[in-house]
Amino acid sequence: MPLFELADIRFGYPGQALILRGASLALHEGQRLSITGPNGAGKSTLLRIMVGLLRPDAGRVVAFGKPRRTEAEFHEVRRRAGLVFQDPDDQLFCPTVAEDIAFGPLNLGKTRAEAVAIVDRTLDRLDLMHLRDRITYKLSGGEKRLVTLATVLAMEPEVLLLDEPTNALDEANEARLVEILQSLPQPMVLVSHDARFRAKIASESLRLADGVLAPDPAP
Ligand SMILES: Nc1ncnc2c1ncn2[C@@H]1O[C@H](COP(=O)(O)OP(=O)(O)OP(=O)(O)O)[C@@H](O)[C@H]1O
Repeated sequence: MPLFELADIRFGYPGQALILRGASLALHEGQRLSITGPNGAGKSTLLRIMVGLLRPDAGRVVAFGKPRRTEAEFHEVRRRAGLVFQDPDDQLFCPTVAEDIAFGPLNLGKTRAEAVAIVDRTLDRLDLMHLRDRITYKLSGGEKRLVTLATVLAMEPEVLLLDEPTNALDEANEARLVEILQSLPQPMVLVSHDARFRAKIASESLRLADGVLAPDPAP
C-alpha cells in the first residue's frame, strides 16, 4: 500500500480557474519522486494539499493507510510528513536557529534536555553547528534553506516533502544537500526545476502540466 496517494485531485483558489484538474500520484516506501513542470502549474499547491494546508475541491487524499479529510486527520499527517516550504520565511519564526529547530520537538512533547540533544544532533548531521546560536532572520538565503531542512528533520518525519530545496544554495551546499538526501531512508517528494539535482536524487519523475501529473521520462 502506498504511504501517500492523491487520486483525481481537483483544486482552484477561491474565485479562480482550476489549477489541478484530476492530478494523481502514489508514493511508496523507498521511493523518491520528483515533480517538475512550468511556473504556476500548481506544484507547491499539490504539496500543501498532501498535508492538508489546502483542501481539494474534489478527489481523495490517502496518507499512512487512511483517507484524510478533517483537520484532526491532517494534523496527524503533518506530524508524520515533513514539508520543507519553498520560502524559508514561511517556516522560520524563532529568534535563533537553535530555538527554531527545538520548536517542533518541544511541541511533540520532548523535554528541554531532549530537544537540546536533538538540536545538536541535527545540526551536527547537517554540518551546521556553526549556525546554532545565530539570529535566524540575519542568515543568508542559502543558510536559511539548510536550517529549514534541519527544523523538519528534527521532527523525524516518516516522509519528506521538499519544495525547491536547492533554491539559493551554492554549488558546495547543493552537493552537500544531495549527499544528505541520498543518505536519508525516508521516501520523499521533491519539487524542483533543477534537472541535474532531480537526476541525482529521484527514483521516479513526474511532470505537472495542465492540471494533471504524467510520468516524466527524463528526471
Ligand atoms: N494563496 C493563493 N491565492 C491565489 N492564488 C494562488 C495562491 N497561491 C498560489 N496561487 C496561484 O496558483 C498557481 C499555482 O501556484 P503554485 O505556487 O502551486 O505553482 P508552482 O507550480 O509551485 O510554481 P513555481 O514553479 O513558480 O514555484 C499560480 O498561478 C499562483 O499564482
